[in-house]
Amino acid sequence: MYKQKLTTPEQAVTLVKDGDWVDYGMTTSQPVLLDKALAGRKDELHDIKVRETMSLFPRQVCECDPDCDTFTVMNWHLSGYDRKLAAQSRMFFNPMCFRNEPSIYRNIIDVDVAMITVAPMDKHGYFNFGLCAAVTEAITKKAKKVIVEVNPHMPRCLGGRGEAIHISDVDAIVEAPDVPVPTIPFVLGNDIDQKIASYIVEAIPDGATLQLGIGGLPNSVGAMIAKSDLKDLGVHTEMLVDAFYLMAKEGRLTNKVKNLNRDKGVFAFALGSQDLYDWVDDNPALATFPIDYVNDPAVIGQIDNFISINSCIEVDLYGQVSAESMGTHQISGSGGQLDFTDGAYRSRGGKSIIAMHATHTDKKTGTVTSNISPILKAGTTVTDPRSQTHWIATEYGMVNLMGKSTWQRAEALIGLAHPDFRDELIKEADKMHIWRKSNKR
Ligand SMILES: CC(=O)SCCNC(=O)CCNC(=O)[C@H](O)C(C)(C)COP(=O)(O)OP(=O)(O)OC[C@H]1O[C@@H](n2cnc3c(N)ncnc32)[C@H](O)[C@@H]1OP(=O)(O)O
Ligand SMILES: CCCC(=O)O
Repeated sequence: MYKQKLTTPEQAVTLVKDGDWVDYGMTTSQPVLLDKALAGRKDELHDIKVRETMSLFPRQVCECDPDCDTFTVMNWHLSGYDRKLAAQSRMFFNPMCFRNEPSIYRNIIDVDVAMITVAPMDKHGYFNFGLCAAVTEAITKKAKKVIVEVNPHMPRCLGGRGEAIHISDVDAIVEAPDVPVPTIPFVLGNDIDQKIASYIVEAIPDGATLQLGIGGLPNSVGAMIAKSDLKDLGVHTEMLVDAFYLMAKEGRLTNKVKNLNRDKGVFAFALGSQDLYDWVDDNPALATFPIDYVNDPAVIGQIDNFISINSCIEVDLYGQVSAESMGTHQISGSGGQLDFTDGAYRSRGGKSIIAMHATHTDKKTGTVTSNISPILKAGTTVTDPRSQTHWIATEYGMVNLMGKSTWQRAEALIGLAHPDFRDELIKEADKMHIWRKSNKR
C-alpha cells in the first residue's frame, strides 16, 4: 500500500481542485515540499483557500502570490511572519478558542485536502503525528483527501489518543528526507522577566501541575523553577517547551502526585529546541492528546494545584486582558489562554497567572507606554474577559482580581503599573468613576 500511495509532491498536489479548501498541519506539522508544489500550480488553479496555524518558515503559497490572485490564506494563530502578512491583507486571522478548534472542524467547516507532515510509518501501518497532535486528527478525519509528507527527522510522540493516522486513511504519501524539523531557540527574558518570575515561583507549591505559555517571560519562570527546590511537579500543558525538559533534567518534574494522568506529562504540541525533541521522542513519561482534551477547562479543573502561566500585551483597569492585538493590529491569537485561565481557576488550589512587563518600549521610536491602561485601545481584542481574569503579575508584584469590585481592581492594577504612569492612571480611573472619593481626601 505504501508503494502504491508513494508519489512526488508535484503529483500529490494535483488532488487540489479549483475552489478547494486546503488545510496544512499546524506548527511542526506544516508541509514544506507540498506547500512548494502547491505554490507551483499558482497559474493553473483558481480560488484556493489555505488554512494554517503559526507559520514557522515562509509560506510558499503566500510568497508566490503577493496579490493573492489564487491563494487566500487564513491562520488560526499568527507568528511574527504571519502578522506582517496580515498587516498587508495577505493573510486573514481565524478567531477561535483553542479547545474549540477540533469541534469547529467536526461540526462546522469543510476540508477538501489536508497536507500534514508526519513521522515515518511504523510496523502497524501508522504515521505518528509527531510533535503536534493538537488538531491534526480532527483535520484529517474531516478532509476528503489526506496527503502526508513523511519526515524521517520527526520525533514519535506516544499518545493518550489521536496521535497517528493509518495508511488506509491516507490518499497520497510524499517523502521529505532532507527537510529539518523546525526548532525555536530557548530564549530567556531580561532582569524584569527574572523579577516577575521570582514572584510567580514563590506562589507555586510542591506537587503543582504546570502550564507555561510562549515567550521569554514563561521561559524565565520555567528556568527558575528548574533551579528551585520545588518537588514532584507535574505538567499538563498545551505547548511543551524547553523549560519542562530542564525541570525533568533537574529532577523537579515527576508527575507523581498529579490526580489525573498520574506519572505522565500531558501536552498537545511540542515546540522548541532539538534537545526538547530528543527528550519527547518515544518517551513513555509523556503523553500527547488532542487539544479539546488538554485545554478543556473541565479537565484542567480536576487537577489540584494547577498553575497556569501565560503572558499578555495589555490589561485595562477593569482587568480585561488582551494577549493578541494592539488596536486592530492582530499580533498573535487567543490560542489556549482563556481555556487555561478558566481551567486553572477551577482547580482546587489552582491559579491562573497572566504576566507582563509594566511598560512597553516601541522598538522604532523608543517611546515607553504603560501596559496597564485605563481602557483598551479602540479595536483591541479582549482575550480574557474581566469576569475570568484571576492573577495578574508585573515586576511590581502580583494581585488576584477575582472577586474584586471595579475600584478594588483599579487600585490593585495601578499598584502593578510603573510608578511614572500611576498618577495619570489615577486621574483616568477617577473620570471613569472607579476611584474611591476617600482616596482623594
Ligand atoms: C503557545 C502558547 O502560548 S500556549 C498558552 C496560551 N496561549 C496564549 O497565551 C496566546 C496569547 N499569547 C501570545 O500570543 C504571546 O504570549 C504574546 C504575544 C502575548 C507574548 O509573546 P512574546 O513572544 O513574549 O511576544 P513579543 O514580546 O515577541 O511580542 C510580540 C509582538 O507584539 C508586540 N508587542 C508586545 N507587547 C506590546 C505592547 N504592549 N504594545 C505594542 N506591541 C506589543 C511586539 O513588539 C512584537 O511585535 P513584532 O514582532 O511585530 O515586532
Ligand atoms: C496555536 C495556539 C497557540 C497558543 O495557544 O498560543
